[in-house]
Formats: sequence, C-alpha cells, structure tokens
Amino acid sequence: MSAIALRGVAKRYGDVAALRGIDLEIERGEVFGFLGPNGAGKSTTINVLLHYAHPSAGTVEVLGRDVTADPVAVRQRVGILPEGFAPFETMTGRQHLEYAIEANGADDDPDALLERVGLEGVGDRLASDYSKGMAQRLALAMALVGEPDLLILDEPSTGLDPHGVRRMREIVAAERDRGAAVFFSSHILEQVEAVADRVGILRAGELVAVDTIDGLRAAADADAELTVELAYDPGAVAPALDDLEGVSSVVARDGNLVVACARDAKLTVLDEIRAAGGTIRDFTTGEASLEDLFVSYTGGSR
Ligand SMILES: Nc1ncnc2c1ncn2[C@@H]1O[C@H](COP(=O)(O)OP(=O)(O)OP(=O)(O)O)[C@@H](O)[C@H]1O
Repeated sequence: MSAIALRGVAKRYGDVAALRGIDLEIERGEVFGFLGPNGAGKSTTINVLLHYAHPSAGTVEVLGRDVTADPVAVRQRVGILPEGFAPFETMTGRQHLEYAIEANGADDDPDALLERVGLEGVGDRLASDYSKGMAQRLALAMALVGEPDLLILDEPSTGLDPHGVRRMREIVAAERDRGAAVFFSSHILEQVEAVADRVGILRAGELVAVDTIDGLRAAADADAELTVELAYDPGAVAPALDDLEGVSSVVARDGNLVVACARDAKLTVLDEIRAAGGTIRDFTTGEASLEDLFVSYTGGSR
C-alpha cells in the first residue's frame, strides 16, 4: 500500500486551474521533497491530500483510503506541520502536546516530545510567548504525536536556527527509518537536497519532474563543472577545449580554468589540457545543484 497515490488529480478555483491532472505515488519509508515556484499548486496539493479542498477530478488515496470518503480516518494517521502555525493564546507548550495526544488517542510522553525537538525546560511557558523558531519546533512535536504513518511538513524549517534545521533533518530521517513516509514541501532547496530520497517539481499545476536528484541531473543532462588549477596562464590552453565534444563553456576565472561539460567528458577535458601543454596542479568537480535543476525545470522562476 502506497502512502500517497494521486491519479489524475485536478483542482479548479473558478477560472484558475490550480492542479491539472497530477499522478503521483509515494511509498512508506520515503522522504519526498515537493518543490515548485510560488503559485505552482503546492498548498493546493496538500489541501487536497488532507481533504481541506475537494478535487475537481481524479482520485486521492492516502494510506490506502480514499480521502474524499474518509477524511477523518486519514487525518488520524497523518502528522501535519502546517505552514504558519500559530499557537493558542492560553496554552503552554506541554498543554499543546497533551491536547494533540488526547485528540489522537495516543500515549506519547509530552516531555519526551519536547526534548526531541529541543524544547526541554520551556514546556511550562505559554506557547504564544515562544519565538518563531520555538513555535515551529512545537508544531513539529505536535506532528510527531502518535507515530504517524505519513508526515506532511509544509515549509518545516521556517524560523529555525541552524541547530533546529539539523535537528529537524535528523527527525525526518529517523521517521523515514521507522517506516513513515515524509512529504516535505519547501522553497529551501538545500534542505530538500539534504533530506529527500526523491523530489517532485510542480510547475503551473503540473508535475514536470519526479525522480531522485541524481535522476533529475541525468534527465536534465545537466553539465558538470570542472575547475582546473594550472601551473601557468590558464587562458593559453582554453582555445584547445572550445570545440571539444561535450564542452559547453570554458572561462578563465581567478587563475583557474572553469569548464562546463557533460559529466562523461571530464576526463577527456583533462587529457586535452595536458595535450595542449597545460600542467595541471589540481582540479575539482562540481555537479548541478538542486537549484540549477529547479531553474531548468521551472523556467527560471522559483
Ligand atoms: N482558495 C482559493 N481560491 C482561489 N484561488 C486559489 C485558492 N487557493 C489557491 N488558489 C490559486 O491556485 C493556484 C495555486 O496556489 P497554491 O497556493 O497551491 O500555490 P503554492 O505552490 O502553494 O504557492 P506558494 O509557494 O506561493 O505558497 C494559484 O494561482 C492560487 O491563486
């Protein structure tokens, strides 16, 4: 049974086609990073998954159930970290967790949850007085109540300091290893790159790519970047590379030669530099980042 199975899912708001026929399957034990520019339809997808919005077409199965038929039972097994979580005015952090535990019929220890997200020692303070990052940690703790089979995290790192970001990543990995599926929507590409087993890129209501990051690199035929440190003037050997197959650009930068080329052309480039009389002191290679891939799949907008 898949954690999420969307088939032909469309959602219209009046004249706006927010989703235009999404097919997507996410398994348990998988972290899925969900990306897309502003207005691409990410929140709409999450709303449809939780049946806060009714799809105009298609079927939405979450944890093996049709969410339109049984939204309450589905939400019971899903841990949700909503975007822009705002604590209740009159409740402490611990009371928020006690409330979530009771509502879920779970038996978690609130103090263990507070400690897990780094809020030990502040559970008795009013959560409305928490800083943004503390409130976000509390929201994550609430999402973890009851060992959910699916976690839906909408911009989970909002407001978190670097310790909090690292802790959140560790929690996501631990939840995945426990067998939960994690659906992780974010604009912060480095964080998605660090935690996601696969990513989906949404553009104007359509999924334009679903793959591992390596798979996206291969499919986009993204260039590798080779930076070569030479003993002498790097500009002198540059012309020898200009017409080499697989090379898309050659520039001398900071005394190095920087070559953008197909991934399987890197060794040929190094051979050609030597053949042209260059003495290579050192070289480094870099791959297309998720940001490069995102830009190439979404036409430059984020
Ligand atoms: N309740 C609504 N009524 C009308 N239009 C809506 C509604 N919700 C979303 N839309 C429209 O649907 C499209 C997708 O919006 P959505 O909020 O899903 O995008 P998003 O990918 O989450 O964007 P962002 O990254 O900016 O949060 C947009 O054109 C938006 O204006």
